[in-house]
Amino acid sequence: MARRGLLIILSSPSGAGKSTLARRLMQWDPTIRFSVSATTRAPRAGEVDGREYYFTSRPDFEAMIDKGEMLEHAEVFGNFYGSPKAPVEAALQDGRDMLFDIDWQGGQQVRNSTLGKDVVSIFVLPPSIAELDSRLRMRGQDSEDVIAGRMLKSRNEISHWAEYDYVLINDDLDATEAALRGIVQSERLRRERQTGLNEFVRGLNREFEARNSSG
Ligand SMILES: Nc1nc2c(ncn2[C@@H]2O[C@H](COP(=O)(O)OP(=O)(O)O)[C@@H](O)[C@H]2O)c(=O)[nH]1
Ligand SMILES: Nc1ncnc2c1ncn2[C@@H]1O[C@H](COP(=O)(O)OP(=O)(O)O)[C@@H](O)[C@H]1O
Repeated sequence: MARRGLLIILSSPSGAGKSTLARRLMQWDPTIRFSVSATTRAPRAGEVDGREYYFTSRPDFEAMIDKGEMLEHAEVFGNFYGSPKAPVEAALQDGRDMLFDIDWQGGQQVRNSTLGKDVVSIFVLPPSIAELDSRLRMRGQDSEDVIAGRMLKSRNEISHWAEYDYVLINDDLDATEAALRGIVQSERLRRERQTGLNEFVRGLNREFEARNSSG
């Protein structure tokens, strides 16, 4: 049924589990496209250019901003991150949903953009700060310095939770994933209700008329 695509924004302090949830959501529904951000940070082991991120130099990143190619961008942990605009516009036109793993600054910019009415935003909280710390360590991808920096920033990120449509406490991963799917399903139905049902109900009315004229 025809409907506009949704922009699904996931934010959380680093380590709360949003990349894991994003991956699971796209396994559940592979039609959801991931908004691959550009970043000036270095790739982690296992990250592939064009899959997790477009790894970009600072001058190239700045050139993209100057050309108006970014839907939003922000500096996080001393690096630039931004969401390229063109894939988002293409997805919306095709009626496809797009998933963003971006911070609160990006969330605010997308919500305040002309695409704001297409946004559903979800904030993921850790069950405790001790657990957040232990997940960052378990991931085993970052140095002690980087982990300490992320823990320091997490309080500020968390302070933006109330700006989001939904807030999930990611304690049990399966339960959080199920809640996330529920949000996406409900928001899709709401979208259909707004834009996709006129033609369907016209079809029902044509059926009524055909029955009346034959009866
Ligand atoms: N505003 C904005 N934030 C982004 C973008 N891409 C990633 N981020 C955020 O940048 C932060 C750091 O991401 P990353 O370096 O992958 O570390 P991780 O969150 O610990 O996996 C996270 O809060 C991401 O959500 C983007 O395109 N725009
Ligand atoms: N509900 C959960 N319970 C236990 N571990 C989790 C849970 N969610 C995520 N993790 C683990 O925590 C670490 C950080 O998760 P990740 O998705 O990389 O976080 P983020 O993208 O928010 O920085 C990963 O090792 C991941 O497997």
